[in-house]
Amino acid sequence: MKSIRVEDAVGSVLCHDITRIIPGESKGPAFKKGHIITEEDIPAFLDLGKEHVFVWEVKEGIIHENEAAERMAIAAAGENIVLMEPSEGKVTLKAKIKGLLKIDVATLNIINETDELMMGTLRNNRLVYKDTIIAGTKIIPLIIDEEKIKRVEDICQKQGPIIRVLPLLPKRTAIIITGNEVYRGRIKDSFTPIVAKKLKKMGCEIFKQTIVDDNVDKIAATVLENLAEGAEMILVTGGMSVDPDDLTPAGIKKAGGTIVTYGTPVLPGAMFMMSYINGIPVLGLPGCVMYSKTTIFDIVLPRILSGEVLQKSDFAQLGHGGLCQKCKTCRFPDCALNTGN
Ligand SMILES: Nc1nc2c(c(=O)[nH]1)N[C@H]1C(S)=C(S)[C@@H](COP(=O)(O)OP(=O)(O)OC[C@H]3O[C@@H](n4cnc5c(N)ncnc54)[C@H](O)[C@@H]3O)O[C@H]1N2
Ligand code: MOO
Repeated sequence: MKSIRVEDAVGSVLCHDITRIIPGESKGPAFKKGHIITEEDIPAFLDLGKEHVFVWEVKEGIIHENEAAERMAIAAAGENIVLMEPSEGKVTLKAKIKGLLKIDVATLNIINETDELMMGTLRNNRLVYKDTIIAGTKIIPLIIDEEKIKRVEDICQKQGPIIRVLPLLPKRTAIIITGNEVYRGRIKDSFTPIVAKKLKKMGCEIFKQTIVDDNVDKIAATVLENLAEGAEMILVTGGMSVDPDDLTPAGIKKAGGTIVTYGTPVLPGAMFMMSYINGIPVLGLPGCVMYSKTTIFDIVLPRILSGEVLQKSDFAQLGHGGLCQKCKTCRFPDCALNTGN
């Protein structure tokens, strides 16, 4: 940083705000820190009584904060992302569509080990909407060594884009309601409307609903029937726990389900089952999905609809932060409930 005459400062980066005060009217920055001084600015500086200013000289190998932040954002952004104009060394990234936010967290961590720059994002694997602000890149000083930005660009080039929004692809969904009490008409089914509402929010519809009693063979036969009818996702509700009439996991297994997990480190949702039959997701939804506002189902549904095939390790990563705080007004996914790493 050095002090120079304003006439000699064209092309340099202003290191401090310059305030304009119009008595009785206004007070505010006429020029902001980080401004690149132009020929036309000179009379305005002189009118403000500034004959000298503190500047950084832009020279080979050193770049301005705005350019640096923009280059980082361009390097990191993949599909369905829009970049805002750089300002004060920061670039904001927004979602172009409603979809699943994917962050390459390991690569993000490596980038953030570089001094003098930062990249911050929302949590991985969460649902975002068109125009949701999903990330920001920023430079800490006013100017930065270009090598640091090149390093970020090289990492992103090698690893692929590290911030993406994947579209949700609606699935033709069948729901199988289990439970003798519902089957025999002792109580009314409350699961279907709740699940249907959650599916609708994601652009999915239930094409078939079947109510079956607690019978392994019937559950298995209905799953197979739904598959034959072209189901692209099957949800089997209730009967997921430990009493003698809880037969849903056995029914899904009998239908040929390859079990990814029975049990997840998420509350509510501990008794959830994830399985696939010939690539079609078959989910066992425990009772909590019906009575709790947010559960494991809300965490996994957007991931499934993005086309992701979930593994046991995806579920294992949900444990840290896997405890819903049951806030009076649910703000999920704008809360600490984990959506996966
Ligand atoms: N001793 C234990 N008890 C419970 C455990 C456990 O591990 N040990 N787990 C708890 C957890 S966690 C959950 S979640 C619940 C529910 O598990 P299920 O999926 O087996 O639910 P059900 O027993 O079938 O039903 C519970 C409750 O909800 C009513 N229900 C079920 N389906 C419908 C429907 N479609 N419409 C209306 N109501 C429905 C059902 O009648 C029961 O009252 O288990 C905990 N207990
Ligand atoms: O599957 Mo149960 O929440 O843990 O409610």
